[in-house]
Amino acid sequence: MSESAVQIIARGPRAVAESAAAALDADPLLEGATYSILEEDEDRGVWRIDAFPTTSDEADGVAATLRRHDGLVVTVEDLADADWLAMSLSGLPPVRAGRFFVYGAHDQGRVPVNTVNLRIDAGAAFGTGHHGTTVGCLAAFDELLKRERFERVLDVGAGTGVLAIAAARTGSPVAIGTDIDAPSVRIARENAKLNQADVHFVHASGLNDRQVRRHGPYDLVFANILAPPLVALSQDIKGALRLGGVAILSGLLRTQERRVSAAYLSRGFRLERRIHRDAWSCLVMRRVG
Ligand SMILES: C[S@@+](CC[C@H](N)C(=O)[O-])C[C@H]1O[C@@H](n2cnc3c(N)ncnc32)[C@H](O)[C@@H]1O
Repeated sequence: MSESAVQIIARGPRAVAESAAAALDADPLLEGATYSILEEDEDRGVWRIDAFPTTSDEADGVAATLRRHDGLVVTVEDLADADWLAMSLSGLPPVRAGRFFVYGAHDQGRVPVNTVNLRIDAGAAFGTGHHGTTVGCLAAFDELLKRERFERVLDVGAGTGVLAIAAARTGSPVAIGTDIDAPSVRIARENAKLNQADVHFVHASGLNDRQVRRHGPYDLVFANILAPPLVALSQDIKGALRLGGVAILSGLLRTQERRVSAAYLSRGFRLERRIHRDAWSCLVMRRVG
């Protein structure tokens, strides 16, 4: 199986793009294939799938699946750069989630004027804004901001720092982020500087840090970190939130929704909203007890 350095792009109406994405999900041979699906042009109703196959077999399988969907225009482009991750991600379009517009260096100078623009470049940390889990968090946050203000925000598993930076840029005077991965913390700090956001990032596992405790209780906690740690951290997240505070939980698959929500419901949270993006689910839970 040879390595692949191509990006496959498919454009078409929403229903066709979603059905093609479902077909990619359903094919066991394409289990490991990475792709994103997003609305590229709201006015014209154009949706776009970007796939980044890692082998030529995977590339053939993805292209064939997409081409089986009438109404999608499929193109395959060569990626020539050695830094495949940065190169492929740099080809991604900017992401719009509510008021937030997440873009890379290549789109500098082409940002809208009426959005909160967050510059996040592709790199070694997770969270360029393209993943369904991140988009879900930003969309949920945007909705909440229409009715509430969040003075103190904690982002557990900050990655690039995009969520904590979004909080600081929308008026949260205290924004703290943690990550278990030291390089991610370094990248998140650089991103905060780049976005002129006053965020404090610490290298920590979960919420286990003196500075995290000192800045609480929080009005909002983001945690985009997969289902098992979300369940394991449910008591700590409750302890960090004030009564009435909100947890935006992401990183769980739709199939894991019940397990994660049950852990929080049993600890005195109420489920306020669910956002589904691709196979992912984002839960908005409020601490009421
Ligand atoms: C899915 S990424 C989310 C990144 C970013 N918050 C976003 O929404 O795009 C998860 C991040 O959580 C970090 N992580 C995983 N388990 C963690 C834990 N127990 N404590 C702190 N960070 C953790 C990973 O290193 C990774 O950077």
